[in-house]
Amino acid sequence: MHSLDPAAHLTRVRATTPLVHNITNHVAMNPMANVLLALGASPAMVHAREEAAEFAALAGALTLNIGTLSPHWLDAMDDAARAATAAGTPWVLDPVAVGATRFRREAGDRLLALAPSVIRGNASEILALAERTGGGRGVDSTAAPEGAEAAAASLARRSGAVVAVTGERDLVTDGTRLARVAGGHPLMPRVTALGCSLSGVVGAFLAGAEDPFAATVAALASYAVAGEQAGEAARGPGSFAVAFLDALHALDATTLTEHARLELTDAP
Ligand SMILES: Nc1ncnc2c1ncn2[C@@H]1O[C@H](COP(=O)(O)OP(=O)(O)O)[C@@H](O)[C@H]1O
Ligand SMILES: Cc1ncsc1CCOP(=O)(O)O
Ligand SMILES: [Mg+2]
Repeated sequence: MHSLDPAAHLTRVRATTPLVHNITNHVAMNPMANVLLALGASPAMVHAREEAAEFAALAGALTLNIGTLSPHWLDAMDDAARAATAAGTPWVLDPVAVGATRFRREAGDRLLALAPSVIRGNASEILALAERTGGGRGVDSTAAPEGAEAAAASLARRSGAVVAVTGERDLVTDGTRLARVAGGHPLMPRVTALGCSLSGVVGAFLAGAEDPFAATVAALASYAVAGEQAGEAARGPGSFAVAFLDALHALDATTLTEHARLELTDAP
């Protein structure tokens, strides 16, 4: 068993079926809900400002995603984040394409100031949020997680959040510890919203977790193992998307322990 024990986190998710409240983008709405259901969580996509705060306080975790943002949604996200924090509900920020436009940069800064528990993005997004470099190509990354280690660690220290940077090999840091998570499959960035869906999965693992760093590593490790297994069955992005849901659904604690490829070290 690994010292981070991702299997214990997966077992908790399965035993508790956490309610995950998501204010996500139009593209991710359906795939993200299906990924959360396949995992064994209970997703709810609730956006209206009139109810976002009330709902966030009921949920086991909240996730905020700026992929297809509008001013009204941003206000709802602000309300939801404040309500989550007040209720002790952990929340995840997914800063989709945060470097692309001024609206996204300002939204990223505004949500960052509300103290997310975890920030999960690709390397270009984390570089843009942390230090205004690495604009990416729209929602896609043009950088690798290896090049964002120092930026992620300093963002984690500055914000108090756990920062997860995904790509071919993911990294997770709380500013003190740094974990690398290998696995996944090259078809994953060829299926839209799999990163957004992963942010939802991080939310599911945060619900009821004592250590958000270990919970985030467990979420990414579960995704990596399911991705690897789906890749063995897939013939291209279409069959991968289906195989991935099946693999996540079938993933059990023993398989996760056997196949998770994790490294734990000190943050830079
Ligand atoms: N080349 C790759 N090989 C294996 N896994 C990958 C690769 N690129 C991305 N992934 C995986 O895809 C998932 C989504 O990550 P990513 O593509 O970085 O997010 P986003 O869609 O937000 O840009 C993560 O689990 C990540 O590990
Ligand atoms: C294509 C697209 N456009 C705006 S949001 C979005 C989905 C991005 O999903 P992911 O970050 O998981 O690739
Ligand atoms: Mg993304």
